[in-house]
Amino acid sequence: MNKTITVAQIRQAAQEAFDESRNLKGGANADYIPYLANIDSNLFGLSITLLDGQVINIGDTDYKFGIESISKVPTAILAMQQHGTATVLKMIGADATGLPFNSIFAILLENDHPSTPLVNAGAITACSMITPKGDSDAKWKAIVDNITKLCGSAPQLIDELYKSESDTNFNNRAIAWLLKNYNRIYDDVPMSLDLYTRQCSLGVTTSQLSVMAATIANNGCNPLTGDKVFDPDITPKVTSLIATVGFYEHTGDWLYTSGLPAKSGVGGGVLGVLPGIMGIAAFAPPLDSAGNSVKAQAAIKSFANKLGLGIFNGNNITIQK
Ligand SMILES: NC(=O)CC[C@H](N)C(=O)O
Repeated sequence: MNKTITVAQIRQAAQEAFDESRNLKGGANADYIPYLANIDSNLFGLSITLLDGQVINIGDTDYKFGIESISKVPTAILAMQQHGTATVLKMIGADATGLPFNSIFAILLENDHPSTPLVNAGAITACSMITPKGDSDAKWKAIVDNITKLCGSAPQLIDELYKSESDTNFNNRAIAWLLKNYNRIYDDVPMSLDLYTRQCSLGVTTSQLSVMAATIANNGCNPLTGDKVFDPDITPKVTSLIATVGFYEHTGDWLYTSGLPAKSGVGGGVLGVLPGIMGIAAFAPPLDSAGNSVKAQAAIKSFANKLGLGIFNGNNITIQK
């Protein structure tokens, strides 16, 4: 069905979705990373970036929070850009695990396979694949430059978060060495894990993440800067990864109710992609049992449902200025 929506309708739906969700109770800040436990639980922001470069910001959209697992998306894109989408499928995989993001069991069940770049195991492998191999500083620069180009502005390392995660990431150390045992880490193990931990500790705003999402929705061309950040064939691949496993063991429920491919992080962020239409991001620290922000999910879902957005309904959306 052809459907035309106006920018005014988008603004109104976003404001209503934000207002409906702001007083939701439930969930709790992540506390297995001490820094995250102390973030103000009431922070809440919602941002939408349209493919003509318009950004709609509501609430705490300038607050820099830990990107956490949402960083898995840009680094998967970088690995695909550097090595090609077929190589990433071969060297990491694209399967949903149906298990928590940090599951060791998932690695064993997949029979030595890290499954997908969007769970911890696959993301550590993706960091190991980034070139130039063996050069931690140059790899880090490639990771940050890529995020900067996707967002149109730079993320900022939160030193305290990086230290907090590095001091407590025992489970991820086990994952990294288990993968090494299966020949699935393609560079130095502690270096690959450190790059993963550091990228999770980057601070970003919802406004920046919505631009990143819009760049993905726009086949790799940043709608704000006009920069061609990655090749167009990567958009359907990375969006399929996001749709398959973006909310871990709650991904099916999420996709069924929202219709929108989205990726969460335990910092409280969610990034959603509607290919050809828009990027969306929300942030609120309290998480559900799978580590997904309660309010960010509610706001994005409500926004999408109000406007009939979603990748499964057959709607052909045109946005009118
Ligand atoms: N789901 C997440 O956001 C997890 C990221 C976190 N850095 C971890 O490795 O546990």
